[in-house]
Amino acid sequence: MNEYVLGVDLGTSAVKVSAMNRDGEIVAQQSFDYPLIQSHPGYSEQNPEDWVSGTTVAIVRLILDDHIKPEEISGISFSGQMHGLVLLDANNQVLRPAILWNDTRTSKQCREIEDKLGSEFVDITKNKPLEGFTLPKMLWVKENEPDIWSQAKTFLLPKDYVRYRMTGKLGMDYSDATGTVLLDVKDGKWSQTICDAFDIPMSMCPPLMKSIDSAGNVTSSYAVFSGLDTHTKVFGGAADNAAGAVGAGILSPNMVLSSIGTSGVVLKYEEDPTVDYHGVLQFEDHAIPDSYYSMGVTLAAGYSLNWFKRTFASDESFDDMVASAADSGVGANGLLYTPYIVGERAPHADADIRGSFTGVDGTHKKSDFVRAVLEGIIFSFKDIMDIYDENDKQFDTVVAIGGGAKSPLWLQIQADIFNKKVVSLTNEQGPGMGAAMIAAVGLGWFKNFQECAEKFVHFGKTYLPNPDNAKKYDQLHKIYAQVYEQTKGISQQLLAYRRENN
Ligand SMILES: Nc1ncnc2c1ncn2[C@@H]1O[C@H](COP(=O)(O)OP(=O)(O)O)[C@@H](O)[C@H]1O
Ligand SMILES: O=C(CO)[C@@H](O)[C@H](O)COP(=O)(O)O
Repeated sequence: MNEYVLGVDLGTSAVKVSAMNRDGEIVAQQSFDYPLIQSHPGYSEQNPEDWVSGTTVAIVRLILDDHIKPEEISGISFSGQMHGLVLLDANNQVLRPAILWNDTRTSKQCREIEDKLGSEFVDITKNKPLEGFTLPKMLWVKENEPDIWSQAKTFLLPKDYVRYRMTGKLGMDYSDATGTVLLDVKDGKWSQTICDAFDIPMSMCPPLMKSIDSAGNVTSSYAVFSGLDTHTKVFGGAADNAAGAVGAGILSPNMVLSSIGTSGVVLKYEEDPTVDYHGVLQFEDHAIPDSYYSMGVTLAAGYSLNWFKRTFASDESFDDMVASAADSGVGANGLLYTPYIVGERAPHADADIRGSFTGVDGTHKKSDFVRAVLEGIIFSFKDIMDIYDENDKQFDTVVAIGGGAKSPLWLQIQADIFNKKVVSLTNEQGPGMGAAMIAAVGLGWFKNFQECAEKFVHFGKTYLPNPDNAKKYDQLHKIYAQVYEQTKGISQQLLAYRRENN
């Protein structure tokens, strides 16, 4: 009999479910898209029911179209978009749409957190209060939707809600719990100090578990809904970036992850839990027990490209549009793009900054704009790499994952801008692979993630930097790095105008 694990990657643009066998081969994959709800500038929400139905449709298709037998699915685990607030009432019914990681409405609440707890907050959570995190979202609901808040009995993160619907059990794993900024990272417990300071009942915080812990089996009602069997074990899972790091084989400090999903992430495995990036980078519990990682997040990486395609190239395929950047050249003929189109998180934590094209010339073609978008996103990753350099963190390999890693041209641009070796995976779905690996380790197929990675993680092509291009990009990055400060004031004035006139 075959035996499979399912890795559910609950992304922002879609859910992707991969079925893997014990040899680490992807035997089938299905995905299902869902929309973002952006009703005001800075707002970003999704309907949790869309996650559940999308995941279920993908599983049904694996069973019906790909002929994966339910009795052969031994385990399921998750990689989830981080930080999104799902509020449940006393009957575990969803109270309002989930407020997502890229929603920046909570600047006021972030200042309140800073004013009240100051550096104690960073000491406890290892992070600064930023708009994307879960606690500021809870405070926003408390202040702006008191009727909803008064009914709220539990909060969850996106993948935890899907897991709850599969198993009937509430819970959250440590890697995602760090991103709520309600966790005392050193003690591995929900922080009484933070809950007390903001009058959040500790009872709202779900039970904590490790990524590889079993959360229970598929319930009989979810088995009827999805076609799964009730013998299938469901494991905690991890934050998408923790799962992506596992799926990309980032299990030691000499490798760095570069992920282009809707967001963009540069991530480093951290051996030392006392490392301090002063909150400029995020610091999180890993999916690997008793391990940590740091990361810097570009809010609109793949989202920038999606926006450009939707707005200016809706009749082209992603592949064709991205490939057209080859008709331009290094530096897009002097056109620069900054990807701050929904605000930014790292290295500039600024919800009000907005994106720009600088240097637009009458001779520029669409291909120059596409190239500028691709390069601008990677320049923002380079800003984060530079923080690692400044902190004397050595690494020699960058592993690229996410939808953006489908493009060989973009992978080469990464190698040239980072001036480092960039390695792709044979399948760009690092987070889904990581989710499947969590289930495989949870089931005891492997002793640990290292052993599992030897079977599951397969590196694809290597992209080496071209020295001439790297030199030009170094020069261009220095120009790019000035745009933030020089457009900050203008962005604030324009945002004020939009808020007054919307
Ligand atoms: N052919 C392609 N070449 C380069 N980038 C692509 C391609 N197709 C999609 N993308 C980018 O990949 C992103 C989606 O990546 P994915 O990892 O699936 O995101 P998420 O996990 O946030 O749902 C899109 O936002 C898009 O910009
Ligand atoms: O906010 C963060 C990390 O802190 C994002 O990385 C989200 O976790 C969403 O990821 P994608 O949908 O882009 O994979």
